[in-house]
Amino acid sequence: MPKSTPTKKAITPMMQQYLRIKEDHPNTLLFYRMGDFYELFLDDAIKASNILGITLTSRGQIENKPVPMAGIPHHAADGYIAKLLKASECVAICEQIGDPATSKGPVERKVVRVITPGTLTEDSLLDSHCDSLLCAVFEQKKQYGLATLDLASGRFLLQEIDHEASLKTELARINPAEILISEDSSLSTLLATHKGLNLMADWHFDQQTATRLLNKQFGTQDLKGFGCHAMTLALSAAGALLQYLKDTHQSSLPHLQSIKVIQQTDFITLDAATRQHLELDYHPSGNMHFTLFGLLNRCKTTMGTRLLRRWIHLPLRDQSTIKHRYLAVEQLQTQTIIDQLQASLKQTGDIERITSRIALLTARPRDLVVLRDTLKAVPAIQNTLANLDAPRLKTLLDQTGNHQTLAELLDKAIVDNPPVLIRDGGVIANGYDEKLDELKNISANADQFLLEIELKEREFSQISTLKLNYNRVHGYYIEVPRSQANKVPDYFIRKQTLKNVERYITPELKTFEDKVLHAKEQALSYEKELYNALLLSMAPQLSALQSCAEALAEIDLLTNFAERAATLNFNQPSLSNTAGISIKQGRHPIVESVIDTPFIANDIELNSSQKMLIITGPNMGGKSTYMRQIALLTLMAHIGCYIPASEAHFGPIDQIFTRIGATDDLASGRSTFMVEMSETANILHNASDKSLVLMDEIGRGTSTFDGLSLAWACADYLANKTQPFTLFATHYFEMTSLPESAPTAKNVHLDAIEHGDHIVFLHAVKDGAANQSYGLQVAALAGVPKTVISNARLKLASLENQQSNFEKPTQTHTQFDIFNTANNQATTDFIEQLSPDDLSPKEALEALYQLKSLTN
Ligand SMILES: Nc1ncnc2c1ncn2[C@@H]1O[C@H](COP(=O)(O)OP(=O)(O)OP(=O)(O)O)[C@@H](O)[C@H]1O
Repeated sequence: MPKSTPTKKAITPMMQQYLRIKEDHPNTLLFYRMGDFYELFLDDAIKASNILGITLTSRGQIENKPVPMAGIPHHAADGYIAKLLKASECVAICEQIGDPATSKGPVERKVVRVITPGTLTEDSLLDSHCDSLLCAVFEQKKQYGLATLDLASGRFLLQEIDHEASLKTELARINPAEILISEDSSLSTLLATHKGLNLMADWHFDQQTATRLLNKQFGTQDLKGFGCHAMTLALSAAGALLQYLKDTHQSSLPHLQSIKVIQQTDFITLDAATRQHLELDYHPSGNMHFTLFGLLNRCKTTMGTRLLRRWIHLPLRDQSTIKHRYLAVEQLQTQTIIDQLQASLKQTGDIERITSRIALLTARPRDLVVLRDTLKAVPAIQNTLANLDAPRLKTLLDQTGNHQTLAELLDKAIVDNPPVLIRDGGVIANGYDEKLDELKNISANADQFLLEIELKEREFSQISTLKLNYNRVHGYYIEVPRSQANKVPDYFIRKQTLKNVERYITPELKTFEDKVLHAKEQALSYEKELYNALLLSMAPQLSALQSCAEALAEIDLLTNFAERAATLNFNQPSLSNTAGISIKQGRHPIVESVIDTPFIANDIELNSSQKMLIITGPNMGGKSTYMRQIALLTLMAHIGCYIPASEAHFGPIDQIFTRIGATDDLASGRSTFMVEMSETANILHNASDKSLVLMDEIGRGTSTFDGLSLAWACADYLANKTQPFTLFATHYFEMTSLPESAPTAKNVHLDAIEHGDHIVFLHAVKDGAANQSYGLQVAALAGVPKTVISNARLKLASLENQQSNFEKPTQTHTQFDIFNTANNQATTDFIEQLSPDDLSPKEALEALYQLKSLTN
């Protein structure tokens, strides 16, 4: 809405119409159609010109002030709209719907569609490799209902969540383009920084209205069949979502045919930090090749690619489903089968999204050509699959269905290479409809037809100078010299008398004229009618097409898994209910693909009697790589993908947590250490004995003693209390004594050897603790100036010297054991060894802190 609504006095009728329409769309940029342009006015114009970098002009005045205006060519609107959506703006498309020729005042206009980031279906506005999702969240007493819709495919999901943290985790996974919440709920604060947040009036979330709307949408009496009738919170969210769609799309949504319930417990949970740390489909460099998704994606269809992304974010807990996927991959893993299937899949298009556009009656002619070609490619895929008997492949084969009739219909109806838009005509093939053929023939053959009439009339009247002519005012007419006028047959009707000639029309010519003059126009509008009827006639097949699209996506993805396994030497893991993670000769798939040297494979053995590994070793030794590798392999195994290992076994896993690396979260005002601690707190609160936890250098973001104490206490808590499978990498050597008090913890290390000035990293994981950190050598390797390194060496020697002064004569540890606090002797020893005269004020203060920590 313009900031100050001008009084309507002295405003042009067009501007009055604009303001009236704008009043109904206060939070969207109104694209007001004027001829070949969409015009934006007032505040909308200013905003759009800023975001799009287009010229801001003005048109007319309101209250003596120029009205800001910015225009966008109609034919190039998609690109501009995409940019506005990226900036989280919504756009209302207001078209001329009246006839300018018959309109008094401004031609009638109407908003025909509101385009919002979460409700896209247009090919040109969507990322073909990513779902674009709309979420509605409803909150009641810290319980949450979530409805998620992919309008471009019709996938509609409901879930209920009972923790604020889980809600955040889910939203991080779903990554919706737009979120709808009630303006009265506390969610507006909780989700304040989320992109595409849209506040709706509370009544939109009324549960009874929601149930009624959903039943109407699905044509059902109740929602029992979908298993969601008791999910009151999620239903409220779904109702608001449906209402929003109806408001923005202004049309029915026949491709929303069902709703699925998902349970948190069906999937291995990964919180937002873990998704980021594991670089699943995002890399700080922006290079997708360095992500798991980038490595695994060799899908031949965009549907398969999107499914891969979905699977990567939703590893399953249900081992039976995963085993069926393994079995399918196993059977597909023959080069000829992979080649055959991938060749056929290349012939297919994105029929998932095309089906939705057919349902919304927005499919373009080329969509139908792609659908036709896809349906024609399906039998070859079916033939290849027919020889395989893995149950999942059989199910998918059935799901592809038989679409021969539809393919034939499309073959008959649409020309081979249609124009982009139906409004240009030339889309419907000859022979599909007699009336259209006739209309097209009339305009195409008009000249010939006129010649024939001219000849016929000349012969009949015996007037050799009779001519057939056309002008814009009188249309077609027959012209005869006045001298011959007495010879004209009596069915000639005089139209005009000029000095030397008489002009006539005949009934036949009149009919022809009507036909010809309107034939082109009629052909165009009739073609549009036929096209719409064709789209409507496909309504009964939407569901079968959706199933086929789903099946093709999964066939593509499973074939892709088979190809990746063969190309990258991945093997099938085994799954069972025996707790543990056991991997032989595992490799980090992404590091392996980017390094020039051979990757050193490593084993891991975690089970109920060995739940934690304390991992030490030099900087650059490979600790982080090893830990991430275990998490990535666990995740890959649970999406049905083979893994880079010679053998592997996984027991049940419920969650994967990581605390790796350090980044500020400036947006929400959290320092590096604060981020580290919040992630740690989340792990300590939520990890169970079936979770996999990765802790990398916890505590390094604060002072040594604080950090070490925290690291110790966290590891101790995990090892002795919650007991998840834990990989704990640290540079604090003190941590290596944890196994003494935690029987399920064990030390492993990565080694390096020195060769003169050089250091060689072995990257092999071995039992026991490391004895050196090689920090200075690594710094030298990284190019830190020699003088700095020598200075550091001196400082190190002095620190080590100082430290050995603190040590008890009997201790063999290289550092002072601050954890032996139960023993008063340690405190006494510490005090006895203090030499106050030799301490600087800073060292004295540190000693005081140590003393304090010993007495705690
Ligand atoms: N198993 C391996 N085989 C071959 N190269 C490896 C292996 N593991 C790690 N590397 C190489 O070593 C580099 C450093 O590994 P990584 O970051 O895991 O070390 P780190 O021990 O965690 O170091 P820091 O303690 O400094 O964080 C990797 O980028 C990779 O190039």
